[in-house]
Amino acid sequence: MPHNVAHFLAAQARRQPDGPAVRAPDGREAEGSIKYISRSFAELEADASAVAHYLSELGVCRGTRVLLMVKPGLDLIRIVFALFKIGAVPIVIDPGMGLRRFLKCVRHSRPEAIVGIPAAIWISRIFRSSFAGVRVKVTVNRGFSRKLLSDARGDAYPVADSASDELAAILFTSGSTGPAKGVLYEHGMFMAQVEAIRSQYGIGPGEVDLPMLPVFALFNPALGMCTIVPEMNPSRPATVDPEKIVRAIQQNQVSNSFGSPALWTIIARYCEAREVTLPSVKRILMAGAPVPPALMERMQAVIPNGEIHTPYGATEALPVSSISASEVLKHTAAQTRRGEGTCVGKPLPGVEVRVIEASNGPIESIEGSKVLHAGEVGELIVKGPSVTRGYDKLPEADARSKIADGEGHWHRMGDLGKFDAAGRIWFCGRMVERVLTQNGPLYTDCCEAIFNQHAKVYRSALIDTGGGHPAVVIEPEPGHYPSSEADKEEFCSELGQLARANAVTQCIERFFFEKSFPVDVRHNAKIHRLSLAEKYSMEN
Ligand SMILES: Nc1ncnc2c1ncn2[C@@H]1O[C@H](COP(=O)(O)OP(=O)(O)OP(=O)(O)O)[C@@H](O)[C@H]1O
Repeated sequence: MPHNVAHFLAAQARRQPDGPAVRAPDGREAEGSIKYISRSFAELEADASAVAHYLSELGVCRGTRVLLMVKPGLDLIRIVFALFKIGAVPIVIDPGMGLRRFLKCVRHSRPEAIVGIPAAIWISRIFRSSFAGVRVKVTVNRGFSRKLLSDARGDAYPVADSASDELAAILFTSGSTGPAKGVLYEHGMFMAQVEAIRSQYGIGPGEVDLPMLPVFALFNPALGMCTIVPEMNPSRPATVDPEKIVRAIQQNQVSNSFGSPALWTIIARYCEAREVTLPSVKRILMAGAPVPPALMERMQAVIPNGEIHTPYGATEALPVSSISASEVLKHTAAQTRRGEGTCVGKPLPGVEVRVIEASNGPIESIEGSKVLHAGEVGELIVKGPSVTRGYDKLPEADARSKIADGEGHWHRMGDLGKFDAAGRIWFCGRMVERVLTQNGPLYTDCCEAIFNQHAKVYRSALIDTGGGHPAVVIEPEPGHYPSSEADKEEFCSELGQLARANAVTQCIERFFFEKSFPVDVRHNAKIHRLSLAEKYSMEN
């Protein structure tokens, strides 16, 4: 099969033409259930062809850079597959990052076309200079699909015979530890990704997925899974209404769902309070930030017939490894609670992972790195068929994050971690967020796990308040923010006891409280520790 994931959709349309491919919410039925617009695989394939004909007539062709500013849903899926069929290059940027940062990404990636909702087209008119070079603008509104479907001539649009190393898409990172960067995806990398996900999780036709990270869902049609579009704001996932998600899961007999630990915490709280279980769910994927074992335990009780998995990876390399909740709770959770980091499982087949001595500067070739032994904490680097080769026009970032190895290359994850004797990877925190104290480095994920065990702590953040002096900021569970100085003192003294009782946190003596942490725009789960550090370094 040629290297283009659009072929998978065509194959599913032949295999299960009438099987449901997408269900997108469209208001409510009189009795309160969610009303859906549905498309079968054959219809979706026909839609993708119709969109491809339309876009190519407007001048979008193989290699055209197309900025996508469309909300998750039926239109987005149709358009993405149409672009893949053509061999055009979709550019995807998180909408939640704020206009200024968004426009910077647009200027840098120089799209030649925009396909967007009316507000997006409007932005492109007002901020014209950021969109210089755009020669095709397509407004995606209600009329878009109506027009398309009435004009559809019914002939299939042939899928481009893309080469494995041909540019397929530019996906921006969420920019948690610096400016967001456009990651160059080649067709062969997407093919490898789809195959890795299919074989790792045994995903097959007939499954029903509710994806709470839109980009993750784009390949569902390729996997033969039906996509239920969730009712949530993609630029602020953590504002999700759990009632709507639970209702969608129950109504559609959802079998698979992906979301960040922050989202699953909201859903776990809701289900526990109402004693709701979700028996249709076979598999939950949680990623984007470390998953605390306690959350796995809580969610396991909610899905009596399912298993939870934590894939580990990044925009630049996905998936790297994976572990199930059963394995975590049986074999690794106790060590996590002792401050040894979060286990993210063994590398997936075909993915190589090494732990090397951490260094801040570029590493030109693999011979210049020192491989560490099991148990030693260092930088995690990865190599494999879905590991991207570079960023879009950012040679310095390429030099900082890639290591040449003969014909191939390694990607530096920017994360610290170690291997255990069984060959499992342990995540210890992000490299730029570690705190270099007089007595050695402190790792965020290792230290925070100690404080997260306090019943009133939702999450915590290890920060450097200046000169390697550590402190921990606490986001209390809802309703437990200390309301008086006395409360604060008592809370601090309990935290101090926890710190002293554990070797890894003994030197931590200062604590601060925040009602809600600054977090990343994509998952609302990665804590922005550097901005917390900036805030509290003033108070030194
Ligand atoms: N299962 C997991 N457990 C722990 N951490 C995870 C897991 N999955 C992802 N992560 C974290 O998310 C990171 C990848 O995030 P992403 O690709 O969204 O880019 P980013 O880090 O937000 O962007 P930037 O590199 O600009 O800071 C990983 O390097 C890791 O730190």
